[in-house]
Amino acid sequence: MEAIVLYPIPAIGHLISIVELGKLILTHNPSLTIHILIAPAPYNAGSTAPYIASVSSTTPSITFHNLPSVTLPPTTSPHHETLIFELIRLNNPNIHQSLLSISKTHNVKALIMDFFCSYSLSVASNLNLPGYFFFTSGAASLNCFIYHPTIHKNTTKSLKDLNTLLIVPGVSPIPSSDMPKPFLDRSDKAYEFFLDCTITMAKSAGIIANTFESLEPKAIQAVSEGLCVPDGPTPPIYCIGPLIAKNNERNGTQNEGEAVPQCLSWLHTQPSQSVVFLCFGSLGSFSIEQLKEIALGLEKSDQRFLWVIRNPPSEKHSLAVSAQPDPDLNFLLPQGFLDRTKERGLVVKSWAPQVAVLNHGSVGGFVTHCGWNSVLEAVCAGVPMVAWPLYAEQRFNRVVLVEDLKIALSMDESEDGFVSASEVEKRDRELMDSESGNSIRERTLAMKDGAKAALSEGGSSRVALTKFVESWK
Ligand SMILES: O=c1ccn([C@@H]2O[C@H](COP(=O)(O)OP(=O)(O)O[C@H]3O[C@H](CO)[C@@H](O)[C@H](O)[C@H]3O)[C@@H](O)[C@H]2O)c(=O)[nH]1
Repeated sequence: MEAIVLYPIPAIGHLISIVELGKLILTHNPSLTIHILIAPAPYNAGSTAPYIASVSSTTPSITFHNLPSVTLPPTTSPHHETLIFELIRLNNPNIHQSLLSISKTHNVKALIMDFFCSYSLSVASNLNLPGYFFFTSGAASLNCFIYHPTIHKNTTKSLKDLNTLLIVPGVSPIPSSDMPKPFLDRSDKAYEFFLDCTITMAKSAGIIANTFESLEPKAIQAVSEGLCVPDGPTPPIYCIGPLIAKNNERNGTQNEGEAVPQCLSWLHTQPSQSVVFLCFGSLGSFSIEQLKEIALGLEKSDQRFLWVIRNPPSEKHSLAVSAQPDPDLNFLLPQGFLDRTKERGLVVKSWAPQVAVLNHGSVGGFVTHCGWNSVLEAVCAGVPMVAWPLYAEQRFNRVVLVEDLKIALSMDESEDGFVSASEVEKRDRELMDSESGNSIRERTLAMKDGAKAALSEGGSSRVALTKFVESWK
């Protein structure tokens, strides 16, 4: 029996889309089996267990294999990505072993790895397997990634000391400070890991990206024409998205026992397109001062809101593998806030079923940290955004969403990253009721139609998927 092996990183924001890729491959090749290798999470990046259990029970052709745990060396790098790279590097013997063991009963056709798993491309090569990377973010950031070795070669300075606009093929000029934090300092271990990763990506059998032609035409054209790897060949690029979690999939809800989560029942009672949804991905959290400021802004805005709150980051909890305790809302929010806004607002602790929320008719806008899954989920639901980036490539995504795609407004912060209550109030109002709100809503709806067309028979993503499948057959 033929099989494909997927190797995601153990973070919900990366897992869902690669599993969806596996399901998509299955719909076109139902006789295949999909094997997914799961490494133990080195930090808490959102609960994956309920999602994995749900997929296992609904899709028998997908089997999850848990890899043994490895001991990570101590690190002084402030970036959590360093832990992921270490985990992947140390897991190579386990990946090799798993591939051998699956090969005993299956004809393994390809290994598809999350782009963070660049160290494992050598394992695929050693076994004569084509190794592909799955890029979980958009084409603009893909271009930036595989162009990064060129940026590195063209200067001896760290980006943090450059204060310049970076020109990446197919992408609007990006302030160097908007690059992901691990790319800013050459002396950091995370920088070294990413440089190695971005060089290795270009050596793969192909890169599959979670985006679609009509969303990012300029960026996709530039990378496909080879402009982002000027000194060597570019592997084939397959834009097969949008791949997002299904509406009814349980992706890590806090209230697993509830038939209908409370926030959805609450949304049923709200007028059409009246609610602003605020949610910041699997890792996003704010200081107490910032939480209180957001609350003041929401209160002044007079808009309806549904707000997911997580505990502020702390030494103790920020990278802990175990689940965090629920936030204490009375402590974190201004006194009386919940009571004063109870007619038009709901605060949810830690986690909400985001896809279902975004697709609820009462939701009219989304304040997001710009994680790419959240962006695609908003596009597919036709909900315009306010972009409030927090970590990873999200500042970069904000530039793309606001400047290039024009489907989001920018939440502007002060130099130290703090966002004032008046900015929250202003952007909320703008998103929900002004001219600019309407124009980004119309563009988002057009992108929603574009996403549907890309995924339908003869659409660009379907064509790309067929080409990808033919490449390993
Ligand atoms: O309360 C919550 C919070 C999150 N989610 C889901 O969790 C996923 C979060 O993914 P994403 O929006 O991409 O954010 P991150 O988890 O932060 O994702 C990481 O991975 C993405 C893909 O590479 C990057 O774009 C991000 O910057 C990076 O932080 C989405 O499917 C959300 O629907 C929920 O369902 N409920």
